[in-house]
Amino acid sequence: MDLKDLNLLRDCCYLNGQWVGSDDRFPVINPATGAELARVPRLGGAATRQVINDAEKAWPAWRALTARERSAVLRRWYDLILANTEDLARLMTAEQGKPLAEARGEIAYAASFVEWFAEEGKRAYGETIPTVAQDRRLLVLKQPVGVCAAITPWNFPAAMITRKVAPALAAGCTVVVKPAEQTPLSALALAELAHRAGFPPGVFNVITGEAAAIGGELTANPTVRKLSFTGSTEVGRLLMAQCAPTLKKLSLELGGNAPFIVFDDADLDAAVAGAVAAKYRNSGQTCVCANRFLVQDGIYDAFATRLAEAVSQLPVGPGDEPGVAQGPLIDALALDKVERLVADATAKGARVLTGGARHPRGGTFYQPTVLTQVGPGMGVAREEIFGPVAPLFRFHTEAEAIALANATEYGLAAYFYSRDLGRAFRVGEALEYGMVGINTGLISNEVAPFGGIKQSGLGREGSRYGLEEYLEVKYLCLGV
Ligand SMILES: NC(=O)C1=CN([C@@H]2O[C@H](COP(=O)(O)OP(=O)(O)OC[C@H]3O[C@@H](n4cnc5c(N)ncnc54)[C@H](OP(=O)(O)O)[C@@H]3O)[C@@H](O)[C@H]2O)C=CC1
Ligand SMILES: O=C(O)CCCC(=O)O
Repeated sequence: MDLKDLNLLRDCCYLNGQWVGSDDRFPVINPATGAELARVPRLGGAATRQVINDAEKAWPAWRALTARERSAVLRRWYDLILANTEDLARLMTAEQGKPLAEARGEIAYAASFVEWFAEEGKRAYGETIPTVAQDRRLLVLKQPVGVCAAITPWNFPAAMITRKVAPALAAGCTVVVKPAEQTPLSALALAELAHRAGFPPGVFNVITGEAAAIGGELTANPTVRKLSFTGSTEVGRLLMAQCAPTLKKLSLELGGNAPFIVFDDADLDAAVAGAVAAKYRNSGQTCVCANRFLVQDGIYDAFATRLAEAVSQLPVGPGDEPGVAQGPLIDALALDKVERLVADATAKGARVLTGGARHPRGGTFYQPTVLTQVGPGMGVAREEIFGPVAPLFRFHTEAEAIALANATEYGLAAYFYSRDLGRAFRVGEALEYGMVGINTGLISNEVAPFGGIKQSGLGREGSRYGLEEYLEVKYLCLGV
């Protein structure tokens, strides 16, 4: 791989400040070419137990630092991430597939969490409560939770780590990260930069290997006080159950089924641009990606035609090829899922306006697709597509749109386009989702609370709410 700093390509785990290898390894594959990029350790339960102990030993000294002292280390990490943007982006594109421009954007996004929480950690304020008796004083302290675990997905290999780890470290916790098997290299490069930034051994750790064995230990071990997970709802449910015996704190950022509603009064140009951003970012492999387009009858045909025009012009190819806007899907399973959902929709009467098949480039490339005449009985109405397919449903009234949008067990992100201010409030309040984009297809940033309701998960990441997830509330009652 063409990196300026070859030391960012790490093939060992980062445990207690050391690079730890193993004879047992698994390959990391470039999804655009099928080429092997590296082989990383396949560690399991025993190594996880050891690193949890190391993180526990590191905790007292890390929590004893002032927030300002911890902030200084985080700030160095932030500077190093930004200074190495190009290499980190190239590593990410190689193992994940997203276009280089998107990978650069993700590195900036990942770094923004480190900068934000380096500052926000200084504001973990407690409070004093007006007393109930003259001889008592009532105080509230915020204290770090302890050793935390983070299990992260492949679709945002850097940002999903920093969004969890930065608030944890800023709050005074220590962390063990298990990245997805498809994208460990971004995680290990972040660990290399964390090492250079000067985090003490054991404060930040990255372990790769058997998901069930590592996850089993992270969830069962009583020393781990908190688990933060981003990934599928199915695995989220399993981890929640595994955390029950030791009653860990949990943040779960799980699947979505985001509606993208276009009302008749929408600005059509803006709605099409927003739809492309909300659907085709990362080739549709984002939990907040629009999954169902609900389009009002009067604008349906115009929106469908314009969206299909825009989508048919998205260049598809390896992420490091200049001008590419759509990379490959992560693996053959993802491709199978997208093919199955499109086949199901067309068999039940959906019409392909553009795309609808594998891309001639082969591998896991799939054509950016728009489907019309889509109905509620099709799989795309219920399942998270996680691919570049936009199914367009038709509706007539505002009430119908809200009912359709809410007819899912998920509740992560929703979007709608309308120029009616009253409708913006009515619909914004009625949508059962943790996040709502109104006249925009991009909602994520480090200062706003990211997270879902219903079966899309628990807790919030980013923003001041994201710091609270790593703090315990302690009440002191003082007799005077
Ligand atoms: N909310 C989101 O952002 C994401 C949603 N998804 C959804 O999930 C679908 C499947 O994607 P997939 O990658 O399989 O998602 P998973 O939920 O399986 O993977 C996410 C993370 O969980 C880990 N994991 C998997 N099984 C266990 C386990 N038993 N114990 C502990 N950790 C575990 C994975 O490790 P390993 O990689 O080693 O298996 C990975 O680090 C996608 O098609 C999409 O619909 C996927 C990714 C992100
Ligand atoms: O869970 C995901 O799919 C990553 C969220 C990307 C974002 O923060 O917008």
